[in-house]
Amino acid sequence: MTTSNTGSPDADPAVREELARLRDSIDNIDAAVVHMLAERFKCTQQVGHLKARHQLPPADPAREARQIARLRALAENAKLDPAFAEKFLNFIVGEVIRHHERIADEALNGSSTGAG
Ligand SMILES: C=C(O[C@@H]1C=C(C(=O)O)C=C[C@H]1O)C(=O)O
Repeated sequence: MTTSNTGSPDADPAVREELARLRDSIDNIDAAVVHMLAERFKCTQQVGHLKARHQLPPADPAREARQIARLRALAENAKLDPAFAEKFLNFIVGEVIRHHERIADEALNGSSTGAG
């Protein structure tokens, strides 16, 4: 049990109010992140189908290097840790590449039914 849980019922009401206000903003930001990611994945799915149709490789390391450099600079300006921004982008891009590999595989071998 921690003594620093300001969400506990016995916390100062002003503190609880400030925590609730900040958490409302956090919830709004998290919702925006989810919506933005959903839109990004809609675009990358289309890129995956375009690449599969034209036999282009799922990953494009040169493009990724440019994105990392750009995002690191944006992060620095925004006072966000650039290493975190890079890790976050790499996490998303890794997932996108897995999608592209699956799309390419399905284009070559047909969709899997999960059987066998
Ligand atoms: C979306 C693409 O495919 C991959 C995924 C990327 C991304 O999620 O931004 C960037 C480069 C590629 O490795 C692309 O080539 O643009």
